[in-house]
Amino acid sequence: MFQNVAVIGATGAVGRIMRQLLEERNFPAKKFRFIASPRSAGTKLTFKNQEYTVEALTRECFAGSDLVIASTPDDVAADYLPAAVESGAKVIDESGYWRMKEGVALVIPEVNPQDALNAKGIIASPNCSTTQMVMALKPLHDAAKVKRVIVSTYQATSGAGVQGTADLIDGTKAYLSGKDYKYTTFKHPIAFNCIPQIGSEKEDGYTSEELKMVYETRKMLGDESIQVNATCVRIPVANCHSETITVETERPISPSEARELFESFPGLKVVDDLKNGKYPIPSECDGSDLVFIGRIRKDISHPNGLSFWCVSDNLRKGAATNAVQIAELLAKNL
Ligand SMILES: NC(=O)C1=CN([C@@H]2O[C@H](COP(=O)(O)OP(=O)(O)OC[C@H]3O[C@@H](n4cnc5c(N)ncnc54)[C@H](OP(=O)(O)O)[C@@H]3O)[C@@H](O)[C@H]2O)C=CC1
Ligand SMILES: N[C@@H](CC(=O)OP(=O)(O)O)C(=O)O
Repeated sequence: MFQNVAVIGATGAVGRIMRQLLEERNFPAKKFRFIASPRSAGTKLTFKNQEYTVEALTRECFAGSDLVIASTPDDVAADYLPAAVESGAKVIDESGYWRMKEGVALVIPEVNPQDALNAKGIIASPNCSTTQMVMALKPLHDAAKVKRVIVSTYQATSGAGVQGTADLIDGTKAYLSGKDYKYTTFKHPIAFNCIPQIGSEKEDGYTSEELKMVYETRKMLGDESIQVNATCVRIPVANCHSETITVETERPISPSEARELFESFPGLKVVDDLKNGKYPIPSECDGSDLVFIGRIRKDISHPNGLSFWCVSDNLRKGAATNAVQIAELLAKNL
């Protein structure tokens, strides 16, 4: 059991769900601390019916904590987390900064738990769009080796943090009342719109979010030969990312075999009854820790192709749930 858990970024979109999860799952620890930027230091929050005061993040604040779970912007994770490792704590990070660094474990507990157990330093939790896709790819890869993936995402505004959600709500109110609204997280209005850019511009016309789906997938599946082509799009949905995924495998996988593979993989749930209009939708997946799959069908353009639809709560399995599951795995193996 961990003695003293420090939750960094406890006031953010992921941090809020993290607090809920630690409480809901009765995470075994003697003491919890909640840490954020100096802007939030001194504010009060309630956890397990007790009042806590938010502390400011400093390099010294890790002393005494044996588990640090961080959900801050990349630059903060880069600057502060080495001090957490030096203090001797196990460190789980949600940010994108450490994921692809040599020697850093990038972990989904259902996919590559051993990497967390073997980790020497920071354990990174993957990008939210990548997590739900890799959860779906893993059983297919184990059964028939995934060679190529074409994925398009429909990403919720909560992926851009607390301010992303505020932009959706306030921007929509302004749109409906004919007023101007200055968006802080998106380059274009998100109300009644969609934006085919998430993250910054990178090589060959791809964005940083799209390349995370390429490189993080290969790292977690331990296969550098997997080809991934991603297009990431922000849509005006508050929470839960959706994806269309088309997979080419070494041998054909029929829809019925795929359904069986998905159904027997932990953390996946199949909802697939097109005749009766049943498939995963964000409003029904919101608040769940599972990754939902539907619209499973043969890719009629390729003999070894399979297409499906995948929805998951980006703040839960895409972020906080995955990190807490890593922490639970570490706790069991202390
Ligand atoms: N949202 C999502 O779906 C996902 C997010 N992630 C990653 O998780 C991380 C957090 O994202 P999210 O919760 O959405 O972002 P938010 O903007 O909602 O929250 C950011 C958190 O970081 C804290 N913070 C910001 N600057 C500092 C600082 N200088 N020192 C200490 N704390 C600081 C904020 O504290 P304060 O409130 O005081 O400003 C807040 O608690 C990011 O790296 C993101 O990439 C990963 C997967 C999915
Ligand atoms: N970029 C994702 C969420 C996120 O924060 O991802 P990452 O941790 O890889 O930056 C989104 O906007 O939906």
